[in-house]
Amino acid sequence: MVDMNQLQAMFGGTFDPVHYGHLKPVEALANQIGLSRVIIMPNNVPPHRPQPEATSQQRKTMVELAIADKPLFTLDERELRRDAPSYTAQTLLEWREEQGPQRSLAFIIGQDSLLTFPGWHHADTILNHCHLIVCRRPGYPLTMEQEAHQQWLESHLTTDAEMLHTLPAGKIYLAETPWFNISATLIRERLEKGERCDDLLPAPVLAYIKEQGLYR
Ligand SMILES: Nc1ncnc2c1ncn2[C@@H]1O[C@H](COP(=O)(O)OP(=O)(O)OP(=O)(O)O)[C@@H](O)[C@H]1O
Ligand SMILES: O=C(O)c1ccc[n+]([C@@H]2O[C@H](COP(=O)([O-])O)[C@@H](O)[C@H]2O)c1
Repeated sequence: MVDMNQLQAMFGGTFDPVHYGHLKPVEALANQIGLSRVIIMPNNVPPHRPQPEATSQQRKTMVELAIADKPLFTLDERELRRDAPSYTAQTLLEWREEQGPQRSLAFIIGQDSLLTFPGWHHADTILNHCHLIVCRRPGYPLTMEQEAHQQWLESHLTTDAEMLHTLPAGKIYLAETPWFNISATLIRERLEKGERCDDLLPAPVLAYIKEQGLYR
């Protein structure tokens, strides 16, 4: 008998700002594969992109506002406490240490992140310590650009969600989550132009953005 509540899942991001393209696919995923909790984790110093417009404190507050009425999500502040680049490999090493070798762990990403994943800092270490669950995102292919990366992907793929619960790490699962054509970049651009974003992110997050004078 598989313990469907055993799998722990973490969803990392820059969240500048957090939006429905983050929240809704993960909520759908949780229903599909039986997750009772998702740990949402803003980074402090994104290792791979320019420093965000909002401060870490502001990005954390926006995540708190976004999940206030969503018991599925709990906030993890571990990367916010580190001043060094927020390498996922380091975070996963710490998390694995805390959870022990048997616990099934997963890191949730969008399709765009899968494409860059082989270039992440110590990518092999990450996959040694967790599964990758990939949410659909419009505008990105589901195949890797380089043949070697495609072979790597295929060697880790599973279509059996139960394996995520029974194995501790090492599988990549392409989840059939709904598509949301939303990005934080789009939201920042629309806000800069004074355009409405009501249907792109939760109202309390939008109110906070206005109150703080962000993305103008
Ligand atoms: N619309 C979306 N659908 C599915 N996954 C998404 C979507 N937007 C973001 N993600 C995923 O959420 C994680 C965090 O993304 P991030 O905070 O960088 O948001 P973003 O909208 O891509 O931001 P930006 O436009 O600033 O690059 C990443 O793994 C990313 O792939
Ligand atoms: O560790 C890395 O090398 C690395 C490279 C790119 C992205 N990440 C992490 O992947 C998550 C999604 O990244 P982003 O930029 O799409 O928000 C977030 O937690 C990042 O810190 C991590």
